[in-house]
Amino acid sequence: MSTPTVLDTIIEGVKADVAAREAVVDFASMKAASTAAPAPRDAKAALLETGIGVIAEVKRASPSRGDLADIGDPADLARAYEAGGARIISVLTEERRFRGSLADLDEVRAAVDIPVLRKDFIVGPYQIHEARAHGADMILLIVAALEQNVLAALLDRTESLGMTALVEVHTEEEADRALQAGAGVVGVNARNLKTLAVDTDTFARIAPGLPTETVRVAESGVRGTADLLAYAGAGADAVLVGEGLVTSGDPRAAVSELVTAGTHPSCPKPAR
Ligand SMILES: O=P(O)(O)OC[C@@H](O)[C@@H](O)c1c[nH]c2ccccc12
Repeated sequence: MSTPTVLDTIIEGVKADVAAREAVVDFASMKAASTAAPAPRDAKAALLETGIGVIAEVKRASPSRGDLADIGDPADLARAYEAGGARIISVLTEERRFRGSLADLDEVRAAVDIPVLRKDFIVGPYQIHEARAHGADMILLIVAALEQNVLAALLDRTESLGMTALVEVHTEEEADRALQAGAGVVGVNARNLKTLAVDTDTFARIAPGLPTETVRVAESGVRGTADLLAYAGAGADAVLVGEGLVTSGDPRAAVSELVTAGTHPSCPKPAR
């Protein structure tokens, strides 16, 4: 067998963690909790509002960078992001490598009015019900981590619960798979999850091949307005930013600076 990639290792841990949680709250109970939760917000519509949307991420650590920020109060950070003009808040819930948790998701959900994205390595339906039960409006589905039939089934389940899936791709081939599965919102990650290498040209390579109606999110590598404008010029509807915000010292101002650039009349925006 070939050496496991970073993605393989993360997924192995996630599967063990999901099994442990499911032993406490079984599938049927989690499903019931997901349908009883307050109605989801429309994350896709939020991304299509004026200008380039900023998805601001609550991110403590990552496999590539280790510890990034001591986020004592995720609710405070989320409120700062919202006040700065973020369109959506992304909350990492993976525990082993990103030091996130479902408790972070709960705190953020309670603190803001805008849509919330549960950012994790989703491997099966349990986590989708769990995301909804914890108030998520959007979830991440990583094409590289899922067989095609599983991807399509998870996307359907997400939408049947009224949530939006951000379907993450890293290559043209994965983008085709995302579209085939029915993705309406595609995220192009500049970071390859198998090698952790960042290549910010990835978005410009893949985005032009997506249908006009597909909402395009550029993920990773945004450190300032120049990066946002470059992604906007390549056709992004929104950018997803983690490290650049959590390490900024003033997250509200950092988001606000990006939002100001992304909503300026001179900023390119896909026509549709
Ligand atoms: O911190 P950055 O470079 O701004 O990147 C944010 C986001 O794109 C990144 O956290 C991310 C994108 N896709 C993921 C999948 C899993 C975990 C994390 C991610």
